[in-house]
Amino acid sequence: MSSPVRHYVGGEFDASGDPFPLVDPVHGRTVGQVPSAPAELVDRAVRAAREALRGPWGSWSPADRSRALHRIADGIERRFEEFVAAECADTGKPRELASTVDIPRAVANFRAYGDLLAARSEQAWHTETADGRGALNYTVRKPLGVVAVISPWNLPLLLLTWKVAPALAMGNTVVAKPSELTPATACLLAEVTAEAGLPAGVFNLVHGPGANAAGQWLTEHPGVDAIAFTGESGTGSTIMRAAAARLAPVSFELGGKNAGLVFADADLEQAVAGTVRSAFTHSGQVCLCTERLYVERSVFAEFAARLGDEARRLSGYGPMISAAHRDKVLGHLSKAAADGEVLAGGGAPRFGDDRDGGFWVEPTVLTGLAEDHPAVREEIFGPVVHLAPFDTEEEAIALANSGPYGLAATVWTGDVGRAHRVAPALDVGVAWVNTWNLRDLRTPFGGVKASGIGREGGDHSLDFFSEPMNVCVKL
Ligand SMILES: NC(=O)c1ccc[n+]([C@@H]2O[C@H](COP(=O)([O-])OP(=O)(O)OC[C@H]3O[C@@H](n4cnc5c(N)ncnc54)[C@H](O)[C@@H]3O)[C@@H](O)[C@H]2O)c1
Ligand SMILES: O=C/C=C/C=C(\O)C(=O)O
Repeated sequence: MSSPVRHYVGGEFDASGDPFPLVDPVHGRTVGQVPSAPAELVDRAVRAAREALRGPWGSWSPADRSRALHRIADGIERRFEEFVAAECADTGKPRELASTVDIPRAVANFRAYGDLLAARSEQAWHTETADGRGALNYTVRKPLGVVAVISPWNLPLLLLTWKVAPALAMGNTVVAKPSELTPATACLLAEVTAEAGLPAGVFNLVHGPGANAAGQWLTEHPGVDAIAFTGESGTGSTIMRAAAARLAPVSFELGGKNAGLVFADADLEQAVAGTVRSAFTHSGQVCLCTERLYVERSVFAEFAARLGDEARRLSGYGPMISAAHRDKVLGHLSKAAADGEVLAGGGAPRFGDDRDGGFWVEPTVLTGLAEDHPAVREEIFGPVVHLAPFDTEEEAIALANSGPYGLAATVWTGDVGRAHRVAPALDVGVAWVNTWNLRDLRTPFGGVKASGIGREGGDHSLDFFSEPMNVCVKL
């Protein structure tokens, strides 16, 4: 990466802590070192955040904060190419993806919450009283305080800013810990928050792994008032135990095993193209990706053949984030190949160049596995989708709703009545009909079952990151 990875605590950059290697997923080479924040630095970050609440930041108006969020958005836009290069270097994702999704969405996250905050109103009621003079009840919203934000490696800046923006909007201070695998854009964000004039200690950044390191020490810190986390469901359980000790509120965006339904009345060309996006975007390393697709039997063979052709033709995709993740995905594929049928892909591509040292997996289409097979039940988080047929609408819904997760789903149908019957019947947080990952940032976003706790997006985030208080004045 271009500039060195540093923590940002109390307005100062700091590189203290034992270094660990930063690896380029495209070629599998160590390209830098990342300092792992010692417990003392995590403690210092939480204290700086607490101190900042008592400083000038604590008296900034919502309009002040709204303007600050827009200045941060301006700063990311000014350094757009730097952010794109850093995100691509850390994740290996194609530039086309980082420059049209990741970085623009980070800008949009700050602008959306800056605008929502400026337009937000609170509730008030005129209450009748026996003496006829009445009372006025109104809501006052206060920040939660010091918020820990812990984010994953797949959409590093998008998912970090999706929490930081609303947390700052509501007047909190933040200690952020990005994934140890993708620290670069978080460092640039720290620089931009300073350039935007955020007082020291309002935004703090510590690097390092999770367990027995910065992540764990942050979530267990008694000075942290709330935790916003995106990552694996198992990690969520661990963090929830830490929060339970303090009854700290949590907002969790967790794992998924997203289903798609293709009905015979769908526009098959649209459904195939849509599934190529929903299964293979960022090589399946997006929590919303489709990993299991159920296709009405009468069009199953045609759909499977066409999707397999598209998967074989795919190029310009990126690698898995790490050797360990690549091995996990390939492990699933080899077991699936032994137990079912591989229609496309199934292994690691050979490029015959220096990418062969990287962590690549072919876009893969599977079929023929039982519903309780690990490849159909467990989150793989790679470029893999399993196809199975169904006969009735009821069966399709039951198949989609099976399993421990409930994050997202896609429904491909040309029947408007079916669209409005089936989508709401799916036990997920978001269902897309004849599209995928079309996002309106005001809508509720999150998962049910093992896919999350709470919702992000629009007022859902602003409500999570604030405490409502009722004031009643006798007139
Ligand atoms: N629901 C969503 O919106 C969403 C979005 C993106 C990714 N995800 C999920 O995230 C996972 C992939 O990301 P990942 O591999 O980075 O997840 P992960 O849970 O391994 O790590 C996520 C973050 O948590 C930290 N962490 C790990 N153990 C911790 C602990 N014990 N205490 C505190 N922090 C800890 C990590 O350092 C990292 O910053 C997938 O399961 C994917 O589905 C969900
Ligand atoms: O990898 C998961 C993607 C999550 C996306 C969002 O949180 C979003 O689009 O707001």
